[in-house]
Amino acid sequence: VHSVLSRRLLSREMAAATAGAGRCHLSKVGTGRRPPPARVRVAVRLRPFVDGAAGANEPPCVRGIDSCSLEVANWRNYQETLKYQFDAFYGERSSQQDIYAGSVQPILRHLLEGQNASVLAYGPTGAGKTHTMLGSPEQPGVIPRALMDLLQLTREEGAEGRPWDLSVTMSYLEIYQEKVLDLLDPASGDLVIREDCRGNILIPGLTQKPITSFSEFERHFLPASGNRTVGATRLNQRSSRSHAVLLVKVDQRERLAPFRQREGKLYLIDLAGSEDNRRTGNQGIRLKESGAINTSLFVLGKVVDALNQGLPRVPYRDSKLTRLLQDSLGGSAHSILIANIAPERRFYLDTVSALNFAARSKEVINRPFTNESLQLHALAPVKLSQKELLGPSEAKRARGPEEEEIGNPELTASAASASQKLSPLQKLSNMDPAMLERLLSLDRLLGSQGSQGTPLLNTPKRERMVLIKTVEEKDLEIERLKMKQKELEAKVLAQEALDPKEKENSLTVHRPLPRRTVTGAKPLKKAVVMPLQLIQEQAASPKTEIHILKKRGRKRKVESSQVSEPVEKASEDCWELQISPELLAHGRQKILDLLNKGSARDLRSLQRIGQKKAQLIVGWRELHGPFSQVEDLERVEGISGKQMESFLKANLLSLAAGPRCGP
Ligand SMILES: Nc1ncnc2c1ncn2[C@@H]1O[C@H](COP(=O)(O)OP(=O)(O)OP(=O)(O)O)[C@@H](O)[C@H]1O
Repeated sequence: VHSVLSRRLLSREMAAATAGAGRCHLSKVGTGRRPPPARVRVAVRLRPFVDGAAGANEPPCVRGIDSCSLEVANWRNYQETLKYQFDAFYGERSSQQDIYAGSVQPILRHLLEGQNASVLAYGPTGAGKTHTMLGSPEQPGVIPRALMDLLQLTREEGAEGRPWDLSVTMSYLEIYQEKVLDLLDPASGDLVIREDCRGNILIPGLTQKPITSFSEFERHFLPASGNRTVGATRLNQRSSRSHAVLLVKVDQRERLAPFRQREGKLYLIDLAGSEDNRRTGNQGIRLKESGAINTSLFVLGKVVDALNQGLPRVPYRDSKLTRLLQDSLGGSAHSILIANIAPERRFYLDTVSALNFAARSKEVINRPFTNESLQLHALAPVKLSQKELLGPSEAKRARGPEEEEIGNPELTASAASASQKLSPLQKLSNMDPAMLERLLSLDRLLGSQGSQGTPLLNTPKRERMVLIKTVEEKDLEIERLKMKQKELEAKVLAQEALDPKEKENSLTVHRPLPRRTVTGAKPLKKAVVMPLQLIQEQAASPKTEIHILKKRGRKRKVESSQVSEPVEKASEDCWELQISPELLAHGRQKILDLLNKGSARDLRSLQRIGQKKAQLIVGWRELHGPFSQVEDLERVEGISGKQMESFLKANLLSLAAGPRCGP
């Protein structure tokens, strides 16, 4: 890992390059149009002979023909050569800037159109993948160059007065021995890869750091690169033992109506090299690593073949690497594969195999689309458009001077027409906040799936009708839930009527709890959960207070600030606890806060939540938005109603007793 990426050199080179034809232009494509399919582009880079390495005095086994083709000696017949043609060929004299400007820089603009892009460095071990992607302080590679350019572009595009507000985040992970590890949070363990119903690949729980400048990027990236697994083999002193994936997300929010938002993802991937263990001399752990590397690269080859042959099943799930690349190969990204090869004869077979893989990859077709959605926070402006519903003149009066000053006829017209089209949606502003939250989640879900957005504004009637129907269905669902709650409350009350003693216990706060006799040595903990109505009544009552039952030897005392004499009763080796409704509600709120705001690691601090469940929860939250109540947990795929209940029981006590948040 290089300690410092030479920023000055980079800026100078890039300034020179952007002055030329390689400049990244931000051409906006119509988001409604279905973009044309894009073939995976393939470039081959031949590294020079490395000083002092074996075979440095031999003639090279690869020769460039022109900027797109090369030839390799045919070992079966030395009179012949094998010829290959690619989108670009970079010979041993090519610079880092040549590769970046020629093959990588042109795809960056797609990120600002809300589309995905990926760059993969592929090739045998020691052929120069890490050099191409990361480089050295003197020769910075694709990653620092792309980041510097991208941050510059987002600054320009997101400048004040421009229509979009832009933000950039980064995540960095490695796939090591089929485990997905967060390099920005190495303690987080193996992460799961998920796919939403539109085929977008997500890694719930993966750290995302916002970055606004190159130095901020370096601050996260350099130490994280130090966490990457490298080791010495006979062919490379610093061989990457894992596939490293840098994910950069560009989020865009439109500043004016219709407040669209877009997300573009850039994957920069330094694959581990394919290895022939007879030559690497790998043993022990290196051999095991090599097995995992070769298997995932083999599956990558199978995926490419299946895509080329149009097979119905593409084996993406056969390895973590291909699962992660699912939306980059045969998926939604503009992809470029840089196949790195070495000139030495001892690499001959690896070189031919890498070139064959590269040749197959260039047949793969992707279908990039724009990830655009409508920001439902824009409901505030929707309310504003209600003002406009008062009539054009009142609306004009209601609008602030700034809005009048906008002066963009297109935008003004679209906002006005949007407000007219919105009339069936007036009830959105009167909507129950919980339901609004669900709609927001729905919008986020559609947004994350790359849909053209929830059609609230500027959209055809049919789509608006679909949305209204969804709203009505949600209304019905809420009604159903309310009925169910009433039924449950009635049931509980009826039960208590049958057992007046029980009722007394839950309503009278000054009496000790009825004790249960337990013969075992294990202490019994009991939380009395009351129906909602009772909780509300008690919460409203000034007499409400907390009961604490202390275990004192074989005697038990019940203390209460309003009980003049403590009540003593003979006790077994057990204790019971009744929590006041206020505390229960407090505990619930704390659980809910954790569920909505906690990281996967925070969630693991809860009882009955392990690594897998924590990731499931974070994943659900990313797809559906925040949980509105703790019971929503059972809606998470993989968590049953029973598990939710036992989770609640296990956590309510400890969290209710914890320090209070809020007033
Ligand atoms: N274009 C190049 N110019 C100069 N040196 C290079 C070039 N490409 C690679 N090298 C050097 O070759 C050696 C191996 O390169 P690198 O570590 O990038 O290979 P790799 O393909 O990433 O290997 P592995 O898969 O084992 O990690 C390094 O010392 C690197 O500096």
